[in-house]
Amino acid sequence: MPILRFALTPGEPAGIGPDLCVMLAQQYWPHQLVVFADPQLMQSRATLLNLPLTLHTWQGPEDSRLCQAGELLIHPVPMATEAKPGHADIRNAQYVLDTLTAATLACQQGQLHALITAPVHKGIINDAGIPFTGHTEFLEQLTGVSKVVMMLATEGLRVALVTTHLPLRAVADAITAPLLEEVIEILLQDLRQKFGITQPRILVAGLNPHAGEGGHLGDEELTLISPVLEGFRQRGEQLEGPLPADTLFNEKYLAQADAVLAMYHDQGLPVLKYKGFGKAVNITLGLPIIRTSVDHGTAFDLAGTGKADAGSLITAIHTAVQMATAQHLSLETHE
Ligand SMILES: NC(=O)C1=CN([C@@H]2O[C@H](COP(=O)(O)OP(=O)(O)OC[C@H]3O[C@@H](n4cnc5c(N)ncnc54)[C@H](O)[C@@H]3O)[C@@H](O)[C@H]2O)C=CC1
Ligand SMILES: NCC(=O)COP(=O)(O)O
Repeated sequence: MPILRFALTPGEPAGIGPDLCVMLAQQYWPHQLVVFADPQLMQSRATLLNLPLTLHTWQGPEDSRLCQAGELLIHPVPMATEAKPGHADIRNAQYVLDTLTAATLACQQGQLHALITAPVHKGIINDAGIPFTGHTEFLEQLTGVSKVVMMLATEGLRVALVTTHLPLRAVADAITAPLLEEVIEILLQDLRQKFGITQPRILVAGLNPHAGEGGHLGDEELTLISPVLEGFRQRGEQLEGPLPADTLFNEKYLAQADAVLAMYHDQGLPVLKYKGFGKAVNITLGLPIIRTSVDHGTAFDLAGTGKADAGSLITAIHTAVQMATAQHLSLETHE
């Protein structure tokens, strides 16, 4: 197994992402972590947190150095203006996207094995005049794939989403049979290929309260979701649903399942975060690269204080290690 190399993006420079990267660097990692960021930002955040940090410029794929505790490899990306913890500046919005673009490109070119992202602030990027709904959608566009799927995971629970960052008013119209079919195909494929689950069992939530109550509280379950699920079942896939979302998150059902498919962001993620906040990972399925991320946002209230918890970023790294190792082993067996 070669040394694993990861691209790490600290996200919004006024948030806790840079703090978490400095904290990570305080321990020895048997992998390369290459942070795509402004060196001055990393250095000034380390000073603020009173933590040692020596940066080494990453020399590209030929560079096989591993860092000691207190060191980080860096691919320098310049910020437009100094970042003040807790106070995002629209002038740095393009910088955030530049770090993501450079890190993704390095992964696509095979220079690094996975992309690990710290949180961005979606609002400030939009305030800068750049339409942006999230890493997930940005990476879908950047890598040119037709569809990706957001899945968050913590011990004992995986939750994937049919729709991601949409106003609630737009959700019902966005859920169509072709979209649902595409999302389920990606979920099944990645559970098999990236997680080694040969026969995935998926619980699918309904859209409406009580999964529509037999058509009396909305008919999407009858007209759209059930026929799509039936099509997959006829192919031998194990999909259960549409189930009422308020009762499916129950050990009786979850013990029999590998993942839950929720129809929208706030149907599935509050449960996942209640169960595992700080120990959960966000994984983008359907991408041509491995991408993992944290379960939390920019936490402006904690930036620069040293109080942010690095648990989710560490989980994101461990998950990237597992996924990259599985990918390497699967490539080896197919050679
Ligand atoms: N992967 C990403 O890029 C994500 C970005 N966001 C973005 O973050 C911004 C702020 O979102 P909020 O809803 O305020 O959520 P948030 O996660 O930033 O903060 C919610 C609460 O959790 C606390 N918290 C968050 N991370 C923590 C950590 N590592 N350690 C200790 N406490 C922590 C915060 O202090 C706050 O009290 C939004 O723009 C949102 O879009 C949100 C989720 C994921
Ligand atoms: N709630 C999850 C989230 O907002 C993460 O989004 P993304 O930036 O990873 O697409």
